[in-house]
Amino acid sequence: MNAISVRGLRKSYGANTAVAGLDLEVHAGEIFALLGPNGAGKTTTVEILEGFRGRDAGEVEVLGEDPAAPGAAWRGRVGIVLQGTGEFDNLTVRELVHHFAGFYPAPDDPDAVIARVGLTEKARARTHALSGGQKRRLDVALGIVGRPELLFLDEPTTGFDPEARREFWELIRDLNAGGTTILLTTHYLDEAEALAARGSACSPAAGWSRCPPRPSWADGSTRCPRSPGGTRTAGRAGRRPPRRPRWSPGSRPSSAARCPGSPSTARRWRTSTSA
Ligand SMILES: Nc1ncnc2c1ncn2[C@@H]1O[C@H](COP(=O)(O)OP(=O)(O)OP(=O)(O)O)[C@@H](O)[C@H]1O
Repeated sequence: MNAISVRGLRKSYGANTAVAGLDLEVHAGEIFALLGPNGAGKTTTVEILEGFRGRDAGEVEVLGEDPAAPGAAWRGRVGIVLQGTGEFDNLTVRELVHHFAGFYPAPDDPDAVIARVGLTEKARARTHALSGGQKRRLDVALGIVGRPELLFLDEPTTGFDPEARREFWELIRDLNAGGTTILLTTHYLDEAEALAARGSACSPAAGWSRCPPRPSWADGSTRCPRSPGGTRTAGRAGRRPPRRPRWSPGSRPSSAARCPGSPSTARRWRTSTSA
């Protein structure tokens, strides 16, 4: 059974094609990685799947519904890990997680969630006083407190030191072992390999489409020969887009913003092994 099915997804910002005909299937219960350099179209794709961004063409199903027009219960089944808690900075970790739990019909125990992400010792700390890695853990706590079936993680470990990354990976594996389907985007090939059984790579600049297909992340041959360094292959093609709006269950997708950009993206590099 698929948690996500995408056929022929296309999205442009003016003359800039950000996603050009992406096909994607994410099986229920797996961790799936969308890998690509800056500007490859990962965030655009994820925001379309989350229902935050409109699409130009293509068929998209997330948990059996079109995220552009989901039913009332759909948002409570999807977890989204945002970057930062904005105006909630003066609340404590515990207050904030309890507050978010109130958005959902059947939330997890907020204190158990705080423990799960390793923030029990910081439960009474104001969120502005957390370190970068602790803030990211809090972001995850807010994303999972509603007990989502499907969790989106957009570049979850960017800026982490190596130890924080490994700890974060453990958290993701633990969530997945508990039954949560996870789609993550990343710049890092090692992160995709460490976490995901399957994935797709997108790159407008490195010519991923010319890379030979790979049977799995784990076969030791996943590096694109045309991609120096394997992971960071291109600079961002345009300006950093504005941060997406804060989400809460029941909120509506934002309209698409403008962008400069990259040519065709989201070349599919499907691996076949399944967890
Ligand atoms: N809101 C926006 N307004 C204008 N251009 C945008 C917007 N969002 C994305 N773009 C452009 O679309 C292309 C794909 O961007 P996107 O953010 O989806 O890529 P990405 O793979 O997530 O990149 P990164 O790894 O840097 O986050 C880029 O050329 C970018 O400049």
